[in-house]
Amino acid sequence: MDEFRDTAGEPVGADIDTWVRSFTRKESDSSELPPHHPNCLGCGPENPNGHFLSVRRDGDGVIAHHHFDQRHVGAPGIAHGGAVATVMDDLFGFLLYSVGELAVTRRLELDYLTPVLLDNPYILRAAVRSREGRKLHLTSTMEDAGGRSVITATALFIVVEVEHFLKSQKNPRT
Ligand SMILES: CCCCCCCCCCCCCCCC(=O)SCCNC(=O)CCNC(=O)[C@H](O)C(C)(C)COP(=O)(O)OP(=O)(O)OC[C@H]1O[C@@H](n2cnc3c(N)ncnc32)[C@H](O)[C@@H]1OP(=O)(O)O
Repeated sequence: MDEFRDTAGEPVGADIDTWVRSFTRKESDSSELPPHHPNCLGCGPENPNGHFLSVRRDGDGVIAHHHFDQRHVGAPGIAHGGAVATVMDDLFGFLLYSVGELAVTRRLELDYLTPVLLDNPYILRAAVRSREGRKLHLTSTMEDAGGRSVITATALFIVVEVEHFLKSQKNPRT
């Protein structure tokens, strides 16, 4: 079995099959959902450059409490828009535990309603709006502690087979 490799071609400790199987673990409704990968930029606990996003189920959707720090600065005191997009994209990825299928981002759209401040607590929520075949239409919000909406986002995720990830390896198994 091929090992899952990062973009530098280095093995990251698990093969694709093991990685995919890890998603089938049943989690209780209130439990924290597992990261997509130990080194995931959004939620991986072993990525020192990542966001360490921690996400739970919330009804049919997901919820996260999050803050950005100095590693994510754009303008002074304000989170970089790309860092915010990373987190929203990753949040959407947690909906897949409920969908129960693998999928990847095809389109991601954000409205930056007000600046996202560093070291400020935010509440992020995401849900599946609708599904048409392989197309998952997803929606999310980020609110500040006062309940003011600072970000709204939508995404189109496309359901894929495990082969999508195998083909993307440096040394694909075909
Ligand atoms: C088991 C439980 C798992 C749980 C947990 C799993 C975790 C699993 C990893 C998660 C990780 C998360 C982390 C964050 C999420 C990333 O970061 S994902 C990484 C970033 N995304 C990518 O790398 C994707 C790159 N893109 C691709 O590989 C390919 O474009 C795709 C997305 C696979 C789609 O390719 P394709 O299969 O050839 O699809 P295509 O026929 O072009 O389009 C499909 C449909 O969408 C439509 N469409 C395409 N673009 C658009 C558009 N912009 N607007 C409207 N419709 C569109 C097409 O018209 C078509 O419609 P139908 O004809 O089916 O009606």
